[in-house]
Amino acid sequence: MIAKNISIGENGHVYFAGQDTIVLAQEYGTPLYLLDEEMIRSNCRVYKNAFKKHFGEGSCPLYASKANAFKRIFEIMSEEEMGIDVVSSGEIYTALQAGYDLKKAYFHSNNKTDKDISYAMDNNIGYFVADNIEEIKAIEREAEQRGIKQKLLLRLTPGIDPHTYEAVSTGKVDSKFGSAIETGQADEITRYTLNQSHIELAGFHCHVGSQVFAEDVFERAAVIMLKFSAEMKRKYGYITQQLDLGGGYGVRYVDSDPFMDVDKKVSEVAAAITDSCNSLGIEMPEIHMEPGRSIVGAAGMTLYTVGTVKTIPGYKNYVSIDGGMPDNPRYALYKSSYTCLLANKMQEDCDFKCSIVGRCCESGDIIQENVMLPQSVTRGDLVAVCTTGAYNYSMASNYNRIPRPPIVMLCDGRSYVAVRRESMEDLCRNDL
Ligand SMILES: Cc1ncc(COP(=O)(O)O)c(C=O)c1O
Ligand SMILES: N[C@@H](CCCC[NH3+])C(=O)O
Repeated sequence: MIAKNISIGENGHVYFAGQDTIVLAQEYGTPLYLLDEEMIRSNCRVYKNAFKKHFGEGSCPLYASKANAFKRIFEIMSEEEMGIDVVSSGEIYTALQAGYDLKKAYFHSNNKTDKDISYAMDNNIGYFVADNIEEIKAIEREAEQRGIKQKLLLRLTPGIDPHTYEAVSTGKVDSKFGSAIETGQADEITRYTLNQSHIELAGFHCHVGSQVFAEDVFERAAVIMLKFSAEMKRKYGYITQQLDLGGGYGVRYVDSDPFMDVDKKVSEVAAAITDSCNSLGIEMPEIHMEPGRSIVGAAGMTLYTVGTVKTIPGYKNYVSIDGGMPDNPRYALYKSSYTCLLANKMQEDCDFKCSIVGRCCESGDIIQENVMLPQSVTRGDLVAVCTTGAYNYSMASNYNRIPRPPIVMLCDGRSYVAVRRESMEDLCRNDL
């Protein structure tokens, strides 16, 4: 199976996190997001232990909330003592609702509004990650008014191609994110920041992309960032305290995707960092990374009920489900691959090639094409889409006025609702 928390029972049903998906679908209805809490916690621990072992005390992983943000997940991150990366006042608000202490929160975004900046400071955010000079000026202004010194990292683009899909490739010079080392703008904003009285420059950040498997991408990014740090030490006497290498490690959506060994990857990055610091003659800063997908991706599965099954002779077969692009827009946006299973008929051969499509008024409302399901697929069957823990719920919409599914957490053989299913009333709650 694609992930270790998926198995097939003797009854021919898909089991997720040890629980029968047919029973879960009956209990909670479909569409349904499932999240394996134990896997989320265990992924956090793998990162935490690897950071401690390879980077030393002080260095820590920050969960990239954008991958999946709701109250319960921030409680889990708090319990697991993870830092977090947030990108909006909404994510900050949700973290606060969960009682998350924002000291270990890093506030990203390439365009923080004055309101965002003030809201984050009202709530004592630990760090801003400033994208550009305008933002630094806005943060300085707000910090001066409050008479505080705000800790901040600068987001730089190291000019690296991470060999992933274009939409999530963010570390190149031509990017809406960050300030480029190559153009001299990174140097310029560092000098500028060091001259501000209400900002403490804590270090530098970069993020090269997402769903990254390519060898040595993080090592190359780290070396470029450390060379830049050494240059800033030489020019301005500035000693980098923190280096944040962003998120991006990939997960397995299909059998052809490789397995990731996080401990091994982190140890390789640590070795490159140690070598580079030694040859540059600088101290190793605290190292942070911001994993999102690799914490929650494989911990998720979405269940749907099959509706119409349509065969167009000489063309294609379509299997329509009761969800679609509103709960998972990733195929529509990026042509993302997924493993789809007919969860109640796993003992049957899969010889029916079809497209699994949603119920929106939109041809592009597709979950996956060229899927092989059993020939007997029919109304009422259950489709399980694997590896939906990241960038599904967090990217969901109400397109066509379709309510969002609930999130049900699976833990120790029991299940509980963490986010309830949206109701029809919810759909109109802001309508006057
Ligand atoms: C700045 C930043 N940090 C972290 C992440 C999380 O990335 P991933 O979910 O691929 O680990 C992203 C998204 O790509 C990002 O833009
Ligand atoms: N939304 C993207 C990932 C974005 C990463 C954030 N920079 C995806 O679903 O793959």
